[in-house]
Amino acid sequence: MDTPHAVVVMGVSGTGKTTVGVLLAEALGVPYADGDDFHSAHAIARMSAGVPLDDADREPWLDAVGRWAHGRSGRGGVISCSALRRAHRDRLRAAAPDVEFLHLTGDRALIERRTAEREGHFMPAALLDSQFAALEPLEGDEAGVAVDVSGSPREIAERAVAALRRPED
Ligand SMILES: Nc1ncnc2c1ncn2[C@@H]1O[C@H](COP(=O)(O)OP(=O)(O)OP(=O)(O)O)[C@@H](O)[C@H]1O
Ligand SMILES: O=C(O)[C@H](O)[C@@H](O)[C@H](O)[C@H](O)CO
Repeated sequence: MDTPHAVVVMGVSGTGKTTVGVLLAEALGVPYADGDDFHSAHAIARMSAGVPLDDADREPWLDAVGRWAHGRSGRGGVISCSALRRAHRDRLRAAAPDVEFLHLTGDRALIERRTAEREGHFMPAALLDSQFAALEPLEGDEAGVAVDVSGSPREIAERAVAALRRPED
């Protein structure tokens, strides 16, 4: 198996973590989990009301995501989780040291457009400013790759598979 560990699809709201994550899991032949399903009702209510999460809100959520990732160690899995800050990713790595990150990056206007056009999701487009303000891209010592979100979801998933399966350096 190419990725016998959890892959966390990270990025700001609206980058396509869920959309691409599902396709990536299919391509890798591993289970998918949506990190949003691990939020408390309180956290969902805050975001729905247009209140950005703070790290106290995020800690129990990150711990739940980390437990899922730990459970996929040696077997593989894909989970969507914004993991905006280095500290968030360090918390996930503490739970699942072999975790790898796929950062979906892209033009802000494109992400804003996609978020604005989305229907039926709790996350308001108005929170995008706070998402970009919190975002800290992957650093050189972090296991992971960044893929641009231009193109179709399937094209992005294919690029992600290629990037994750890169030949050993
Ligand atoms: N490559 C793409 N091309 C066109 N539309 C896309 C693409 N990727 C995602 N979308 C659309 O953009 C919106 C946001 O996608 P999605 O919900 O997967 O993002 P997300 O990062 O999981 O968001 P959140 O973090 O808020 O849950 C959805 O309406 C989705 O259908
Ligand atoms: O602040 C954050 O870390 C993010 O907003 C996450 O909490 C959300 O899960 C997601 O991005 C919206 O669905």
